[in-house]
Amino acid sequence: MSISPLDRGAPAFIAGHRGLVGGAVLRHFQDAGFSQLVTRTSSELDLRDGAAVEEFFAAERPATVVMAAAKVGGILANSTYPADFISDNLRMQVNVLDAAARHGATHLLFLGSSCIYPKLAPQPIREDSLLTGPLEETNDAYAIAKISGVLQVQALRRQHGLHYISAMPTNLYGPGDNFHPQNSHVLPGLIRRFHEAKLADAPSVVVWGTGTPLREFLHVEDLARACLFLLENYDEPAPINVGVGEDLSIRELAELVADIVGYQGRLKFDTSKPDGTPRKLLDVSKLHGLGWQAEIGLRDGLTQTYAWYQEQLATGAVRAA
Ligand SMILES: NC(=O)C1=CN([C@@H]2O[C@H](COP(=O)(O)OP(=O)(O)OC[C@H]3O[C@@H](n4cnc5c(N)ncnc54)[C@H](OP(=O)(O)O)[C@@H]3O)[C@@H](O)[C@H]2O)C=CC1
Ligand SMILES: C[C@H]1O[C@H](OP(=O)(O)OP(=O)(O)OC[C@H]2O[C@@H](n3cnc4c(=O)[nH]c(N)nc43)[C@H](O)[C@@H]2O)[C@@H](O)[C@@H](O)C1=O
Repeated sequence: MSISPLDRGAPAFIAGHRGLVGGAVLRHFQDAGFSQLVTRTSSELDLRDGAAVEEFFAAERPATVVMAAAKVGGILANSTYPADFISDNLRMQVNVLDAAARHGATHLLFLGSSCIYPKLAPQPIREDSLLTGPLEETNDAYAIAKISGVLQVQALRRQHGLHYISAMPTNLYGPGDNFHPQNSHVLPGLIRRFHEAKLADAPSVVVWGTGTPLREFLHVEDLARACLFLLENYDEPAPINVGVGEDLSIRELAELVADIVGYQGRLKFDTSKPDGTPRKLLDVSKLHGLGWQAEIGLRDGLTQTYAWYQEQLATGAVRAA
């Protein structure tokens, strides 16, 4: 299926453009020739504020919207602040999706996450596993907000005939990530910890959990390509998975990061920290069937991300929120 190409001369709103995903989407849309990209930081426009969002959409009238603004964090942030994760995300989504529909946005991409699927979904996880079983407890509040977003997209399509779609990326990494020691996802967390251990000549590095959970990782530049590809080639109510189709254990991941960083000490597993879901490998056959594949391998992507992290350290610009 191929829907019409987006109008690259019309306004396109990239919500969350300073984040990992939004930043990569913004760069990719710029490279793809979009001439009216609209952005706002959260301090310029708090997307939880319905009246402000309404006013913004009435004035800017974006034709295309990429919803990459969200309250996001790793396993510990999700389990420590569930009230913020459900409330902030529900409010941002409802405001943006409703205003987009009211003010004539013809295309919208809502970004969810692989954590919307049941904790023990059959692997690799197909899109039709949604709502077939209980969620992983460490991120159930966030997942419920994201599931609501998927349902809102479907409802807007059904009621108003809009070309709005939802994509479910696997775990992401790359330039622009959040390197907070507690709140980040595993990859920025480990890059930072191994780098600091190398500098300090520390004998061991702590890795959370047992090291046995399996995770899949997609470079954010691949995701940004997929976002534009899907807006132009996918027009169905069901969410579509975006991943690479292979995973590795957290122990293997930690060994890979240690190798790339050049750290030679031992790994120590802190089993007081949660493992989270045992495995969440996405079934990407639907996406591959449309003709899209990831291009950046994990070792290459991590080597590039580590180089970027060191550049950020040198300029004092590391993001750690
Ligand atoms: N990172 C990952 O591994 C994965 C991410 N995703 C999804 O991708 C999307 C983007 O995630 P990611 O880029 O990692 O997240 P980031 O935390 O890197 O970026 C999120 C962005 O959202 C903006 N934002 C947060 N709160 C508000 C608010 N109240 N009003 C306006 N803007 C706000 C922030 O803007 P500002 O900087 O201006 O404050 C920030 O730039 C999310 O929907 C997430 O679920 C899906 C799977 C995995
Ligand atoms: C993208 C996704 O991200 C989250 O789910 P998650 O996949 O569990 O993500 P995570 O990256 O935080 O952890 C992956 C695994 O890695 C282990 N781990 C080891 N050492 C560190 C470490 O230093 N930091 C972190 N964060 N994890 C570590 C950790 O114990 C776990 O077993 C949800 O927020 C969810 O909502 C979501 O959408």
